Amino acid sequence: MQNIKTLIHARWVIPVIPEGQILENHSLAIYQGRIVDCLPRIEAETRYRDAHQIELTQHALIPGLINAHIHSPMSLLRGLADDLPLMEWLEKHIWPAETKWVSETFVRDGALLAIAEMLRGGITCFNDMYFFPEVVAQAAVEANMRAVIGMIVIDFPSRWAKTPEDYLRKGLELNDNYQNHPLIKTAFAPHAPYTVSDESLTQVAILSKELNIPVHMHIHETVEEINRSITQYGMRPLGRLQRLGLLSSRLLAVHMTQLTDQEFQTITKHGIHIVHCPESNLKLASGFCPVAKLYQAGINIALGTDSAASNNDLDMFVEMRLTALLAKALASDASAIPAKQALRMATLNGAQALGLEQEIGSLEIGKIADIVAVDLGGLETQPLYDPISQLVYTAGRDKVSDVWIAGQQVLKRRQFTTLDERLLLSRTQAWAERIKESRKFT
Ligand SMILES: CSC[C@H]1O[C@@H](n2cnc3c(O)ncnc32)[C@H](O)[C@@H]1O
Ligand SMILES: [Zn+2]
Repeated sequence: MQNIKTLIHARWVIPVIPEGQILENHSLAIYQGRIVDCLPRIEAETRYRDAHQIELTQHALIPGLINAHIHSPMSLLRGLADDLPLMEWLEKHIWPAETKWVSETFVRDGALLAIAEMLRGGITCFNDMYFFPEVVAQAAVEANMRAVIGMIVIDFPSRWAKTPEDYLRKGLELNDNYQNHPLIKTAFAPHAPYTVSDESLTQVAILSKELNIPVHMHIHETVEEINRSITQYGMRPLGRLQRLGLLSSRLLAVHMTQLTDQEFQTITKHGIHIVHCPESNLKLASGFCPVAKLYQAGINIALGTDSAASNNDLDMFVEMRLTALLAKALASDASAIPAKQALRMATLNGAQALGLEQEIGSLEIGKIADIVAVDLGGLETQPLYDPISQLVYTAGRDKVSDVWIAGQQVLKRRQFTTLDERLLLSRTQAWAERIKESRKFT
């Protein structure tokens, strides 16, 4: 924790709250990991004369982006199986690959690769769902990255856990180990309605209420999921989850491409958060989440990348842009989800879904200093009439120059301060060689 104040002078500060606000030639003062002031540069220079000063004269400062759904270690499976629908992708390619390869070392190397990619793309917090979650948590802490780590539950055995009881016990142990940690929080993460039994889901519902911990789950991702549920349980997945007591404002429902009018009302009534993953939904041809309609109904929508194996990048700038563009096309309304709303979904709405909105998600005095600087001075982002429009419709993650998490600078002019990029690359290449080699014989 730094004991001297840092002062970042920026061309624009975009606090996200109030929505659409753009503060020109403003400065943020950071002290002991928090934002302690946000003021015009001229005033900052005299008020904080002794602070360590950072000049970002053509940059916009935004809150760190929040990736509300990812399986970080799957970055090592990027491009392994493309151009397939979800169930075939999972059952014929991804699950067999996971059975063969997933280990502590695989998870560590994959998570670090994902964390590096996310940091350089302005993501400061991710909500993860994967095997060996304690290894992902450890990787995040080493990188000084904020994460919500999933206490996974799934009805098939893995190298990490054998039975649903085993999954839950190990998850709760992780939760105990990270109580009051400054960077790591936990969430229950039952995989999906088609892989978790009524018994396990009931347990999750009870524990989530008792411990006040979010529940993170793939729900209504495809039509096939709905049909399987009707065949097996005589009802749609959301109805079944309601019967099992899982619907509440602690639930993060990921994907939600299949929704009836009645389900809209159920989501609103229970205050369920939706995590929209447009690029993964498009690539797996899963369907379209009706974001504009959900937004109008007052439902909180956060954004996620899903894994690098179904996306195939971890780029929240693309997710913001796709969110705004798809919403317009789907609603036949060019005014649906304007840029400022897409930015809010990628920041404050993510924080709200994870129950972290008092601490992160906007650049407000008192909040934790998770801050991203985006360089808007290059010709690709000129001329510039509206910095928020430029962030969502024009800029890419390559424009992210500097990143702070809890006041610590983790990216300095695109160089990592907590990670060894060459080591990450060599470990990734070693995995790719092993995986490629084994595929020659299948
Ligand atoms: C229990 S660990 C997470 C589990 O989820 C699988 N997964 C990755 N992407 C998706 C997706 O879009 N829908 C459903 N399941 C997915 C991953 O391969 C792990 O087995
Ligand atoms: Zn997923």
